[in-house]
Amino acid sequence: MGRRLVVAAALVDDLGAPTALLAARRSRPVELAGMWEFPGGKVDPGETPVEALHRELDEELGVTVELGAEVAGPDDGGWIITDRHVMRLWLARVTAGEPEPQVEHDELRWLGRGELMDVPWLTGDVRIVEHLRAGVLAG
Ligand SMILES: Nc1nc2c([nH]c(=O)n2[C@H]2C[C@H](O)[C@@H](COP(=O)(O)OP(=O)(O)OP(=O)(O)O)O2)c(=O)[nH]1
Repeated sequence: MGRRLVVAAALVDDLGAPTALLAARRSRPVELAGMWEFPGGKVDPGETPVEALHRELDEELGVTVELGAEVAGPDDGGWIITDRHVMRLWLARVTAGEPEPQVEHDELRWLGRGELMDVPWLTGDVRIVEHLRAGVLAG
């Protein structure tokens, strides 16, 4: 069986010259609680990945976003994050609403380039954050 597709956003302050990234701390399930991630979730049957991403960001943060470029990964364009999940990630900017944790998260934090490793990211996300620090975030 293949891995389940997860879609997520690297929310940044500015799509053209990003200097800060929004990290979200998971409040559930208990095995993941306290670890930080890119907001997003699984694509439901009948949804396109982009539709799923807009739905998840509305549900999880209460925001509308404009998507920027996809942050392509080494695994057929995606990023293998667990034994059971592969993630596709897009840069995104908030266009309406103020991000607030809803049920999936209990804290949000904007991280500058030098602060990216100040929070404990989910294991599968670490190399993605390093990729963003090396090539995407300015500063
Ligand atoms: N959303 C998200 N999930 C991640 C990241 N990194 C990572 O390993 N994961 C894992 C955690 C979960 O096992 C899986 C995604 O599941 P999820 O719980 O976010 O998906 P969902 O919102 O659709 O949840 P559910 O309806 O199944 O409860 O991928 C990440 O940066 N963002």
